[in-house]
Amino acid sequence: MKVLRFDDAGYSDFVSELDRQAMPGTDLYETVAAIVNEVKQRGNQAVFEYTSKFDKLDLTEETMFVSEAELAEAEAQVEDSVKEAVAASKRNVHSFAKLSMRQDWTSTNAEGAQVGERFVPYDRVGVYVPGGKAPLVSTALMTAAIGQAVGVKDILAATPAGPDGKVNPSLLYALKESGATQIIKVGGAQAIAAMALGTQTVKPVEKIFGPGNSFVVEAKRQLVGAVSIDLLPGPSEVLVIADDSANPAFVAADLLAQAEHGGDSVVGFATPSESLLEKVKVELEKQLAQLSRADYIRQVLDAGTFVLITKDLEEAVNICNVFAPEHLSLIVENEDAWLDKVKTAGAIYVGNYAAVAVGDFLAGPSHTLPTGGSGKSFSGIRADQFQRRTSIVRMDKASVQKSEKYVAEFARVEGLDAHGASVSIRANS
Ligand SMILES: NC(=O)c1ccc[n+]([C@@H]2O[C@H](COP(=O)([O-])OP(=O)(O)OC[C@H]3O[C@@H](n4cnc5c(N)ncnc54)[C@H](O)[C@@H]3O)[C@@H](O)[C@H]2O)c1
Ligand SMILES: [Zn+2]
Repeated sequence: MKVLRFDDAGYSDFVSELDRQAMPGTDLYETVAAIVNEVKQRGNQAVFEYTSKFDKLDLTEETMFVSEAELAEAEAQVEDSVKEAVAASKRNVHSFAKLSMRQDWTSTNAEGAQVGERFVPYDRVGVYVPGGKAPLVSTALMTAAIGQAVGVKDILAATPAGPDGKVNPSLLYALKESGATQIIKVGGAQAIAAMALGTQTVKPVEKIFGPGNSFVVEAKRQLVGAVSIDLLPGPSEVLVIADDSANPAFVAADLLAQAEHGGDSVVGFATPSESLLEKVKVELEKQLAQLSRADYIRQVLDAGTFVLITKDLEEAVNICNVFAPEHLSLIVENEDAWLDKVKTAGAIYVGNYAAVAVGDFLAGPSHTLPTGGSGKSFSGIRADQFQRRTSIVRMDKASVQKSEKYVAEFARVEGLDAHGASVSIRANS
């Protein structure tokens, strides 16, 4: 664990490097561009070759789709307790999504024209559910179920299968419950390209949602234009900001939970309290000894974890605003005042009892959140991203007459006579 105090040499350099930009390195860019291009040129053939190379699975035009029989088998296998957990999560995700959907509105502008916005669900979207390291059952809910709540009819899900051609049954069950209408056993950049561009058997989608590893995220970035995307949700991150009001055992538990996401995830802890840090360290060792993936977690704690002893809380919050962590856990006295100062974090968990893991699985907001610094310009998945938006203008003769003189000015300075004429012909009719 890298620990730096505000007056250490190297502290300010380290802090300035936390100001990240979510842009790919050249190698990643080129690897993904080649995959996208191959899928564009050769469709399924390329998809199958990459699946064979990266996932050690040979697919055909038939077996690339999860069949009804496989879905039924999954449903039979999944324990009732898992089904109850999926239902509980779906209930919260749906009610959060309904509250956050955009509503149609109309108003009148200064010249008396009726103006408004209209929102309708997309017809066909794609969701990516990562499957490389862990079967992210909850990610089905945190992507597809939001589209389902909004009323998207066609939801194509992509997730990599194992070399035996099987997808985790709980994940299949959750995808079906979350409104997925078709599931392909394809992962990585090739899955994103297939959904965006279409293949001989995959009908293209209008928009792509969901997290993934660096190949998946970069493919989404490159395919903007063919489709729109939700955001750039890559390897998971947490920043904990805490003072002496924090329970050290809870802080340690959240740091360990985050480290469990694996080698590419980021774990950060910023506190002005050295005594809290000492207590958290003791707790980390104590709790780590109890965990099944202790070796794996220790690697992340050693290599991917940083601790900053800041001058004060103000500085910790400023660091958060520059770093834009995917998750912020804010455990401080006077929490509302500090909360007001946080501008950039994908999701904020306030207080000792707000465990990040409840947000991962159950709370209601999507756990699909911006990472790698992209939180400075993107938000997490929201219901309104599943809504296509358009504007409406309706006018009568009186409003066109009132608009005419201003339109004439714009038409004159832009040199667009026909524009001016199309309004005056109506105003003077
Ligand atoms: N930000 C969020 O909201 C959020 C939510 C859930 C998960 N995640 C992140 O998603 C990620 C999931 O990653 P994962 O790897 O487990 O699963 P994944 O499904 O994203 O990636 C697996 C795929 O990557 C491709 N791949 C593997 N090696 C490759 C290579 N060398 N070249 C090209 N393609 C290759 C393979 O086709 C494979 O199917 C994790 O980093 C996790 O933290 C983020
Ligand atoms: Zn997590």
